[in-house]
Amino acid sequence: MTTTIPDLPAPAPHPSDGLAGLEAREISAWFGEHKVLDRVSLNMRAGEVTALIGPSGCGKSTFLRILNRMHELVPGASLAGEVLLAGQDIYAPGRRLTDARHQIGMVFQKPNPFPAMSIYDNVTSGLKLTGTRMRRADRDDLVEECLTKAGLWNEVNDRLRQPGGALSGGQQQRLCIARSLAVRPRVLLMDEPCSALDPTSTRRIEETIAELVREVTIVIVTHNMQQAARVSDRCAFFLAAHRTPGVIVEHGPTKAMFESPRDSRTADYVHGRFG
Ligand SMILES: Nc1ncnc2c1ncn2[C@@H]1O[C@H](COP(=O)(O)OP(=O)(O)OP(=O)(O)O)[C@@H](O)[C@H]1O
Repeated sequence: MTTTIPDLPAPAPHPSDGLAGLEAREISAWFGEHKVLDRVSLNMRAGEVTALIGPSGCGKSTFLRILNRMHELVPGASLAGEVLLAGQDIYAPGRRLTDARHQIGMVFQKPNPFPAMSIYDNVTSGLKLTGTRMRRADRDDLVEECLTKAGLWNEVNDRLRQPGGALSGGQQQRLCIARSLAVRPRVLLMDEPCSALDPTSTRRIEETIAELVREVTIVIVTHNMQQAARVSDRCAFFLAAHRTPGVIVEHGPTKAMFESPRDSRTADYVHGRFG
């Protein structure tokens, strides 16, 4: 018997087709002889916000920098383990550091736009580094798209030629987000992106994160537990006991981490009893 299969229309592209998750496997890290992370594994799911929380010095920023190969630039620093982006190890032999950087962007604690460069040129500055050539009209579209996604377009569209350094701190941070987005990363790492900002600017960044995560996987380090609760889908709680390297004590859905943590140290930390 023959079965006739009707011609079906091609499936519409799924909005999350471009999303990629990050998986850290058994990451250990050292600064010289000083071991600061011990076999840390964490799955940061595609299309979610993962928050890294924990007291100062437990290795959150080091872990974040390992996720886009910034740690290896520190003299004397070393690491072991794997970081898989969409299943491919960014540290595999032959993988270029610049590939990881293009696909995994970073926003830092202190907004760091090029202060004398125009808002427009700040956004497109990453394109030169990636060797991307674009027609003027396409570049204009990209600038508008990235500033819109970063929640800044309405505030700056009449002054794109003014210097990035003339913006407020919160606007500068959103400009940095727009600059990261211009090279179309699949993951955006954020290292305490709001710690230098006032509450209103912080809210704007949090709204931006909620919008962006539909198309970019986000990993954020934050000391602000309310912020972790507001913005993240999942949390990982890092801890370094006295003179020992940092480990992940517990990770899971944010709601569970805050409302019913399994480990008493997580409960104490998220409820502000230490750290
Ligand atoms: N460049 C460096 N050289 C030497 N040691 C470093 C360096 N950067 C960090 N460390 C050490 O590594 C450990 C982890 O630091 P890291 O900044 O990753 O922690 P953290 O959890 O992000 O802290 P914080 O919340 O204060 O930013 C600390 O003991 C720190 O002193």
